[in-house]
Amino acid sequence: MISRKNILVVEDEFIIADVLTNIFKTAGYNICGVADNVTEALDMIEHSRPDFVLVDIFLKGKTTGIDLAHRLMEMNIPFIYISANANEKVLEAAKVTRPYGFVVKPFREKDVLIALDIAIYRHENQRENGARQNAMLQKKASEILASSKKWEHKVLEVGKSLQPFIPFEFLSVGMQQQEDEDFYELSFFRIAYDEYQLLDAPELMVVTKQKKHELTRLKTADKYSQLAEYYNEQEMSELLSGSSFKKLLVDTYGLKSHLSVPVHLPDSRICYFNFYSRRSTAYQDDHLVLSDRVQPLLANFMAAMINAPNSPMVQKESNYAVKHPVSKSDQPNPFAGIIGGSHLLLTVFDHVMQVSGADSSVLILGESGTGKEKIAERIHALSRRKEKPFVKINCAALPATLIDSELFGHEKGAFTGAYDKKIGKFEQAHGGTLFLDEIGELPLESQSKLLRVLQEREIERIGGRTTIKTDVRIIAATNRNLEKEVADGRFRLDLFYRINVFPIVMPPLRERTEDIPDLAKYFLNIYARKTGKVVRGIAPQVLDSMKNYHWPGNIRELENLIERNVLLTRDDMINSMALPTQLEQNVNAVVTEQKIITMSEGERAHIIAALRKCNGKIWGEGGAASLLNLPPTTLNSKMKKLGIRKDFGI
Ligand SMILES: Nc1ncnc2c1ncn2[C@@H]1O[C@H](COP(=O)(O)OP(=O)(O)OP(=O)(O)O)[C@@H](O)[C@H]1O
Repeated sequence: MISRKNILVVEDEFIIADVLTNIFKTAGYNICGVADNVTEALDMIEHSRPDFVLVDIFLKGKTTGIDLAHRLMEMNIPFIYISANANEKVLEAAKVTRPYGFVVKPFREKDVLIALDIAIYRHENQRENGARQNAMLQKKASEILASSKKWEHKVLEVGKSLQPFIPFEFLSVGMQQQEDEDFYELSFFRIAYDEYQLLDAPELMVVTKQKKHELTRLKTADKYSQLAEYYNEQEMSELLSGSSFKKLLVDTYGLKSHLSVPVHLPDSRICYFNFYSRRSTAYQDDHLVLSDRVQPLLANFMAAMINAPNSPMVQKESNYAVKHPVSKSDQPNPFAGIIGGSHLLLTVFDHVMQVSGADSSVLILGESGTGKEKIAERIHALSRRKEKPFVKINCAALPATLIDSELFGHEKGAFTGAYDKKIGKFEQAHGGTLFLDEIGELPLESQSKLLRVLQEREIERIGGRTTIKTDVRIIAATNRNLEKEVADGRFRLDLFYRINVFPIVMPPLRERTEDIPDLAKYFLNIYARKTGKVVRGIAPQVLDSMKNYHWPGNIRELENLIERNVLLTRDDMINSMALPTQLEQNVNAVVTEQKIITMSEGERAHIIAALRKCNGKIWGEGGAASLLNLPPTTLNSKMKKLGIRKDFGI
């Protein structure tokens, strides 16, 4: 039920504030105040705590709606921005405040009401998700306690159940160290999606080349807090300024951020779950909220574990000397066929696990060939929609005139050439997932239509008179910087907010070179099998040169290169590999697909690349015509001939 929610409107343009107030009142909401500046808004919030705030970005006075949003975040009051198109800097600042939506002025009554409706749904859903998450973790913890797993594996299992919500590559669990106590700490180092190396005291001594008394001394030097805390970048170097056990771990394992979660046991002792990541900004305020929420659950779990008869934690002299170097799950790997164990890829897997069960839209960002489509397919395969269709549309591959009919379908005779009725991708994907690849290339007119369909969950075929209900989950992907596209007016801000519910960033291959040997071997086996050749491997020096290469075409380029070299090699090993030179790299950057394309396709790709580089400018200095060494009129007529619109190409 959406009515009777208290709404605060923060808007300095009197007429707009008045229009908004009327829209909400008519729709059954209660307006608890209208403020035209931040101070007044904060005053109103204190007196009549609103359920929701609509906030304009530029307001009267020095402080902006974004400043107010930061306060609203602290108070956990949901809000949406209502503003004219903002520039990139403003947008970036607005994004940090994680709004529940963004309405662009000028707006229709329907736009505002739907945005508010979605925002309320998302907020409530988030709360419900929190409760569901807790119930699920509680159930998991009880199952782990009741299982026959070894003591330290149980601790790992509980840590792993937190992984989708608190990312980590290294977890260490222990009590606050007293000087007279024997050193005890149990750590887990993640080495693959579901594989962890277990490190007990003796193993830590080997890895860190420290004696036990030295580890004890270092651990006593650690800073302990009563509340959960996180340390990213700057705070991290402050935390690690002296010598300590944490510093030793961070240096040994190349860790860059840290979340410390104290678990207050019923007997008033404190045990610590210390999470570490190799990303420098892995932890945020959300993780503190989550840590608080799971703290009672972890406390009960650890109390039971510490009191278990085989617990190594209660004994003065650790008898925990059995080697359990690797704990590998016996569950089928949900990411089989997606090769790589770099922490950047494992983070992607965690995000996929987190979002696949929900029905929210996902935006996959990343350069061409990084595996965006593969990840989209996996999200679908792991979702409750897996038995229903996964339908893909590449928004860049179709001329603007055909996109709408491709997406929404058309009736017979709807336009010249519509000889038959056509069912669009939305209808085809009913009940399943629609993958909108290269969404950044969608023309503005189609963006408005798409937004409406996403909001209203119904489509109208071109030339049709009836609306058709659709139940489709959207996964979109792009290799463009959508925020820049928004700031430059090429992508609708409201559509950006609608699809950017859960972004997943695919790392480029050059940032995860440790995955190259596994990927190379994987493709080598595939193509050796396909061609019937015996090729056993790739020489180490070739792998080294591959690690130093820039990979503009990412995994697709690597796959193509291995395929070619399997065909070319006369030995049973690949002993040399010609990697593209810088010049060839530039060409590959334009045409990343290594298939042979026609001359006009090549010309088209080249012109689009030039337009992108020049931000759509054709004439004059810094324009695409001068870059291509063509008279602007010639470029213009070529663009017309090849059907390239100025805004399509950039
Ligand atoms: N981790 C991986 N393991 C194995 N194969 C992979 C992996 N990632 C990508 N690939 C393969 O690389 C190729 C490119 O992947 P994909 O098409 O998913 O990339 P993309 O980012 O969607 O590219 P584009 O933006 O050009 O559409 C595909 O053949 C895919 O199967």
